[in-house]
Amino acid sequence: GEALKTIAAGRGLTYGCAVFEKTLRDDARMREAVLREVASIVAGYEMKWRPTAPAEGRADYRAGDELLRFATDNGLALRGHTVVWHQNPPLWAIPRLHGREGEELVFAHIRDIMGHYRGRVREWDVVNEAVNVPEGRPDGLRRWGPYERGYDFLADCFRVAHEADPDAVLCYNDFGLEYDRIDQAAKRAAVLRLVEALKARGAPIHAVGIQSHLIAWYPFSQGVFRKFLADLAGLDLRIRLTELDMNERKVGGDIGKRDRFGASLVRRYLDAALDEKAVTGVLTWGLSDSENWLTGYAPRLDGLPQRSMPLDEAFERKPIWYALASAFRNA
Ligand SMILES: OC[C@H]1CNC[C@@H](O)[C@@H]1O[C@@H]1O[C@H](CO)[C@@H](O[C@@H]2O[C@H](CO)[C@@H](O[C@@H]3O[C@H](CO)[C@@H](O)[C@H](O)[C@H]3O)[C@H](O)[C@H]2O)[C@H](O)[C@H]1O
Repeated sequence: GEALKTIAAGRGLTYGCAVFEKTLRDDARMREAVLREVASIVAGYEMKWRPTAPAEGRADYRAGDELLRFATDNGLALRGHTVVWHQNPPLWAIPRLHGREGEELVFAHIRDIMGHYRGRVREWDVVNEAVNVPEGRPDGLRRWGPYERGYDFLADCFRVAHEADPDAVLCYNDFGLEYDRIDQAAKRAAVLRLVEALKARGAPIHAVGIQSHLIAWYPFSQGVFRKFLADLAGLDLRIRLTELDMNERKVGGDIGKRDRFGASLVRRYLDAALDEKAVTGVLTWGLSDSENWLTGYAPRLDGLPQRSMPLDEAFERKPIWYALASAFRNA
């Protein structure tokens, strides 16, 4: 039947997924499935600061360039992930990531990578996961060296990004924003304060990425989530669901029951999300369970692999694929 990218496009939505350059090169089934199903790809790791700056002053964009060639040759978009992130800074930079020098190292990286992909990567997660309320800062930001100046520094990151590529859509991306839990309510409020502060400083932020790493046993309220999306849209921000997958670590029963349950949660989530017209992009953090980070990160108690992606390890369409398809059709 129709592919997800076509069904999504029929509703003005872009469907994409995370990929790894090595897998696309080595696994013909993954390549085929990506070419069939998605309109946009994002690098799972290869375009982050550590792998792209192995030594000071020496950039390595080979893997990202390969992904860009694959995307361009096949009419796909390549989404940029991610520029400023407290995880995976280059080892050589870590001792110097504080104060003015720390800021300059970050700004230089923004200029380098966005300059290299200028006009070819149309959208970037400029800043990723900067909010962590439990760390106790009044602004809710992480206690990461470069974040010392808080909102002012992050505003500068978006300005430097805009200078590096004036045509790129600039995104703030984060996780833990989806569920009706006290910690996530506090995080939603902190992210709203952050984007309001960036807007108030005139920073060129265009979109927010809601990672959407769904968790099968967390409480989801369509009303609470719709309100958050409306608050973001009210700030004239576009919204993407950037890393959707289903953590079903604790879900028991046979495979059929697990898959149907996971798919029903994905559908309920998307029905709320796609009601918001500012949501124009949906990406899954993978496409097939043959390459599923959750199996390693959140192993099931029964030792079976997680079933988190639209396609199973044999690249067959799962109930999650059909949940995405019907949610897109009804958007
Ligand atoms: O954690 C899940 C999401 C959460 N949101 C942000 C998003 O960026 C994040 O994605 C995960 O982000 C993680 C950290 O960057 C990625 O993990 C990296 O994944 C890379 C590719 O597999 C690993 O790199 C390999 O590491 C090996 C051993 O060190 C080396 O031998 C390989 O050459 C190298 O490619 C990195 O160590 C490992 O840290 C995961 O694949 C990726 O799924």
